[in-house]
Amino acid sequence: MRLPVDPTTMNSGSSNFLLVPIQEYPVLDCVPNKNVKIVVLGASNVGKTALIVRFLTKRFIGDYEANTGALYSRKINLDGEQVSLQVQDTPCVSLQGVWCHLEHSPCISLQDDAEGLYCQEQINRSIYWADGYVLVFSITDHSSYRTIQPLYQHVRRIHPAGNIPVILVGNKSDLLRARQVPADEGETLAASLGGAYFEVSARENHEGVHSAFLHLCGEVSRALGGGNGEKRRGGLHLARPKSPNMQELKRRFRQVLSSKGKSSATTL
Ligand SMILES: Nc1nc2c(ncn2[C@@H]2O[C@H](COP(=O)(O)OP(=O)(O)OP(=O)(O)O)[C@@H](O)[C@H]2O)c(=O)[nH]1
Repeated sequence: MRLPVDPTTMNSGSSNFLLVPIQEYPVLDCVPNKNVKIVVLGASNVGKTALIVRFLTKRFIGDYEANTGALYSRKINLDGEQVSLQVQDTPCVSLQGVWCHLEHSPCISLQDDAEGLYCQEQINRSIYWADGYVLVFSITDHSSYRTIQPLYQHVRRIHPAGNIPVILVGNKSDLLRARQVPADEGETLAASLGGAYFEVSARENHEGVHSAFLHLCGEVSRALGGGNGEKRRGGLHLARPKSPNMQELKRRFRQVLSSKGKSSATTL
């Protein structure tokens, strides 16, 4: 959930950031009825942004500035056909989020302050909007693996009917010595979600990342049966998720803090 930064806007203390231009094309230039929308979800620091950047630019830059949950648009060739692809990075799912009642009643519960609620809303909107889901964990972080099942259940609650095109990605496969999640656990979980498992390294390998995303695009395209997402959902129309307005987010955050301050002052 972080983005590469334009170095021309950086001060000298941040020179480790590189510019990775990800070309967009005008929304009106979409291929009619061939619009694939996917969202990348997962815990903090698992490499969601790195995977998207790797897929779209073939590059790994290693460091990303704090992000906004950007939406990337591209045209891709899928089985010989031009398809408009939109990839949504998700903001904030990694906050000091609590994944409540993991085994018994899976649900996502982020912080209940303004920032947490705002992020949860962003994530829910992205899940509604998308046709396909990339669920990412890091093979070096078992807790990120444990977030996948409740995350999937959350997607299921939002889309209770029908087949959900999904892939499970175990990232950071270059860090074998730090592995905490065996490959067969990934395979088993993916099978239980009804999707394919890809173990990849955004850092070391473009091909693995590329095949994972393309596989999902193919699944989405088949699930949509040549039409677009609105058809699958029987006309449900949801607006494209907006990137968080950071000014508004900060304003709401300050508001919550100041109201907390006031209430504790009055109880003294
Ligand atoms: N070794 C290794 N490091 C990776 C890989 N992918 C990402 N990273 C590193 O992991 C860190 C997190 O990557 P991000 O892409 O920012 O992860 P994210 O899931 O978007 O993170 P949040 O913004 O915290 O949600 C960065 O330091 C990346 O350089 C990988 O395949 N291998």
